[in-house]
Amino acid sequence: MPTTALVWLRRDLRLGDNPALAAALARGERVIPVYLHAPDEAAPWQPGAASRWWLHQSLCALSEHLQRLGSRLIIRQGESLATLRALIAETDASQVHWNRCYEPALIARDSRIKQALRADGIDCASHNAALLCEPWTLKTGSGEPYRVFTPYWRRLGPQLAERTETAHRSAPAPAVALDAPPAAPPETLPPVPNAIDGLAVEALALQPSIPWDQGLREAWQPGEAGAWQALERFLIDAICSYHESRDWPAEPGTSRLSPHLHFGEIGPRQILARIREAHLGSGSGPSSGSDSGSSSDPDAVFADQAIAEPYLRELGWREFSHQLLYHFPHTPSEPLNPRFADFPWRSGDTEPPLKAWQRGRTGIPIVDAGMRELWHTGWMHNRARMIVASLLTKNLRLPWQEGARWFWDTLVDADLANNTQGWQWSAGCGADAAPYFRIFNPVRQGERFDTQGRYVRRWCPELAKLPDRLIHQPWQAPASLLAQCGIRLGCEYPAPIIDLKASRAEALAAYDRVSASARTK
Ligand SMILES: Cc1cc2nc3c(=O)[nH]c(=O)nc-3n(C[C@H](O)[C@H](O)[C@H](O)COP(=O)(O)OP(=O)(O)OC[C@H]3O[C@@H](n4cnc5c(N)ncnc54)[C@H](O)[C@@H]3O)c2cc1C
Repeated sequence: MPTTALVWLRRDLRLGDNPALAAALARGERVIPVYLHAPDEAAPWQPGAASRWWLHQSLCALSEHLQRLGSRLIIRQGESLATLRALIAETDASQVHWNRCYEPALIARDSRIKQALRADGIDCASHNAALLCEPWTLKTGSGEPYRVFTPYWRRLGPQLAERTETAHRSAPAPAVALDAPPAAPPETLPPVPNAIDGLAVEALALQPSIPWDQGLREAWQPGEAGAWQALERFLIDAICSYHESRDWPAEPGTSRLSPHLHFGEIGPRQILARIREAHLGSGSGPSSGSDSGSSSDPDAVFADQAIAEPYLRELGWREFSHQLLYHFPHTPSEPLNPRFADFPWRSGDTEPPLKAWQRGRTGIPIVDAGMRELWHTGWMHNRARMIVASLLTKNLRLPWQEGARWFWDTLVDADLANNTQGWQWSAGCGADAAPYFRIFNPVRQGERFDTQGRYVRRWCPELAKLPDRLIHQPWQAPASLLAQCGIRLGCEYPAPIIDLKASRAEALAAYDRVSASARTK
C-alpha cells in the first residue's frame, strides 16, 4: 500500500512555494490535494460576497493547474474534521499537511483538528506559507507584542534586505527564513485515484446569483498565474516610482497584489525573492512556473535596493497586522485601545448616512469615487481607503465596525488582519493609530492626491465637466457654472450630506470627552 498524504489547501491556493504540498510530496507516495468548504467555521467572519467571487475563480484556476500536472483537486463540503476523517478512511491516508491560517476562529478549529487527528494516529503537520515571519516570533525588549510599527519594522526590515556574507555570519538567527529560495511548482504530480470523487467548484455556489460581477471580471485575473503577472507588471512599470505614485489613486502605482496575497496565490517569500533576484540582476525570470506572460526584463530597473524599501515596508505592515490579530484576537470587533470602548458615536437614525457612504453618494467627490471604485471592482486604492474611513468614523461619527463590515463584504482582498488594522488605525483606536484629532479633510486630500481630478472624473462621471479647481468641492461652484456643466446638486450628484467643518469640530469635542473621562477613571 503506498503512503498517502492529504494536502488540505485553504488560503494557499498555489503550487509554487507551498510548504504543505512540498512536505506531502517529500513524504507521501500518493498525494491528494483537497479543498474543504466550511465557511461557517470562520464565523463571524465567513467570506463576503466579493471574496466568494474570487474564491470561485481561484479554485477553478488551481484545479486546472493541478490537472495539467497530472493531479486533481478533490473538493468536499461539510464540517472539516468529519470530512477529513472520511477522506482519510477512503484513501488510507496516514498524513495530513496544511499551511496555517491566523484568524482566531481558524486557529481554534485547526488546533482541535490537529489534536483529534493525532489521537486517531494520523501524522499531522502545519506549515507557514503566508507570512515572512510567524506572528509569535518578534517581541519587544520586554517580551511584549509590538504595538507600534516603527520599532517592529526596525527589527523585521533589516532581515529582508540582502545580507552580505559578513553580516550573514555575524547576525543572530533570523526570524525570517529566507536562505533557501522559494520552491518552483512541481513539474508533475502523482495522480489521484479515480475512485476518489469530489464536487465541481460550481457546487459550492460561490458565484453571485444576480450578475453584479462584470466589473470584477474586467479588473482581475484570480489564480497563481494572474498573481505572477501582477507582480511582473509592477516590477516593470511601477516599483521605481512606488514611493511617490503609491499615493495617487488615479495612477496604477501599486502592485494590486492584495487579493492574490490574501488567497495565497503568491506568498510574500516569493515576492521578496523575486524582488531580490531582480535587484541582483542574476535571475532569469520568475520562479513561478506559471504562464507569467511577461515579455520584457525588469532586472535592469533596479539600480539600488533602496528602491524596493518602500514596497517591502508595506509587506511589513501586512506582517505587523497579522501579529496584532494573533496577539489581540478580540480586535476585529473591539478597539485595541480600550478608551474607545465608550466613544460617543452618532445617535439617532444612522441608516441614511451609512447608506449614502456605502453607495458613494455622500456628495464629497473623492469619498464617492473611492466607494464606487470599491463597488465596481472589489478593490479601493489605499489612499482612498484612508479618506473614506476617516469620513465615516470622524465626520459622520459612525462606528468603525460598520465600515469594516462593509469592506468585508465588498473587498476582493478582505483580510481580517489587514482590514481590522486599517480600520482601527483610521479611527484612531488601534495600534500606532493616526491620532483621533488628525482628521483628514477630504477636499484637501483630493486636491493633493488627485490634483487634476482624474480619479473623481473616472468614478463620478457626472462631475466630469467641472474645472480642476472645483472638482473636489462642487458645492463651491457658482450656480451658472454648475448649470453649464449639467449638474444640479441634489439631483445628478448629491449635495454634501455633512458639513465638513462643523462635523470636524463635533468629532474633536467627542474625542475630548473620551479623553477627559479616561483621565478621571
Ligand atoms: C480602512 C482600511 C481597510 C483596509 N482593508 C484591507 C483588507 O481588508 N485587506 C488588505 O489586504 N488590505 C487592507 N488595507 C490595506 C491596504 O489598503 C491594501 O493592502 C492595499 O491598498 C492593497 O493594494 P496593493 O496590493 O496594490 O498594495 P501595495 O501598495 O502594492 O502593497 C503591497 C502589499 O502590502 C500589503 N499592504 C499594503 N498596505 C498595507 C496596510 N496599510 N496594512 C497592511 N498591509 C498592507 C498588502 O498585502 C499589499 O498587497 C486596508 C486599509 C485601510 C485604510
